[in-house]
Amino acid sequence: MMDDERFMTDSDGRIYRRYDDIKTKPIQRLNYDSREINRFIKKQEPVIIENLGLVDSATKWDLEYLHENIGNEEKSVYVSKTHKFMYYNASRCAVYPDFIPPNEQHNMTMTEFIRKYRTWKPGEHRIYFQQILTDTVGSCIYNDFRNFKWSWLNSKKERFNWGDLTSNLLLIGQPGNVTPVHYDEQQNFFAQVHGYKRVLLFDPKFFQCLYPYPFHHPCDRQSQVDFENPDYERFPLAKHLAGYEGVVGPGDVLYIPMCWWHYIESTMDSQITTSINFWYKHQSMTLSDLRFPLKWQQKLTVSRNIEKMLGEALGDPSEVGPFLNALVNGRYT
Ligand SMILES: CC1(C)c2ccccc2-c2ccc(C[C@@H](CC(=O)O)C(=O)C(=O)O)cc21
Ligand SMILES: [Zn+2]
Repeated sequence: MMDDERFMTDSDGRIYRRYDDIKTKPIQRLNYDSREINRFIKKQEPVIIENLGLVDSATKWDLEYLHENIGNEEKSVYVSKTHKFMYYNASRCAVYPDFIPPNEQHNMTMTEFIRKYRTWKPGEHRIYFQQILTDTVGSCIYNDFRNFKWSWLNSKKERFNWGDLTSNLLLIGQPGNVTPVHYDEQQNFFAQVHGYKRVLLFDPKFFQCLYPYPFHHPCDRQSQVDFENPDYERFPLAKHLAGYEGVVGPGDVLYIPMCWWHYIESTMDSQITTSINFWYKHQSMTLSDLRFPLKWQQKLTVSRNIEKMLGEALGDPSEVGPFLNALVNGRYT
């Protein structure tokens, strides 16, 4: 690993992929009792909250405990031929017939996942367990879930007028797994339980530098820019990317503001990585709340509504691109 120049080792011994041409500043780290935390959440800026103990009751969720208690219904595990696990919406493949799914979703029992995890050899398909926690988990797990610090979460939801908690994902990954840069339209408290994850975050204003796939593409909300091999011919503005970076470890909670781009990698020095996220709908925005100029999160929502509406108005999503080009080329460019 050390002599492989694609990777770097930081001062804490964490090993992750090196992206020299992406300028980053450290994500602010604050102790859970700092009054500054609310300022970051109010401004919708990322912050790593330390020693909060949000999901301490999940510290015992090692593979043995989960095997005993999570129930042997089939769980969803993503399988990838590479180290990248890119979300894609399979129902949109019809619009892009030559789209090749970057990974597959398999259903397997915890027993099967653990066997695959334990017998995995480099070069084999990688696996990433992803299970919505509100599903039918065993009673011990549900009890641990109830012992999360819901009072802290609810106080933030109320204070910042967020919508409902939509879901918690339990994520169990292998060292080296990468979730390429994408955005979600929800507020996210991302709790790290076991192992370390390197995170890169970018403000929504970098929309033009990250070239998201079209709205109707299966990889909607994902960037087309491959950080490991950026194609500056196709994506010249990617050179101007500037963001935040950090490593989250056991007990850390990262606040990923709604619509912020994020790249998440399980460090190579980790054993297994376990994370639990808390996705909240954003606050209901009434017209009277609107302030101009719009924030980039709002412009993003406008852009998505335009692409969606055009797909419907033109009756065929594949006409959206040509139509927009006709509208803009030579007139706004
Ligand atoms: C990559 C994977 C397993 C996946 C495959 C197919 C569909 C959805 C997803 C999905 C959704 C969320 C995460 C957690 C996290 C990234 C990370 O921790 O790796 C993240 O992005 C967030 O919390 O917002 C990970 C995944
Ligand atoms: Zn995400």
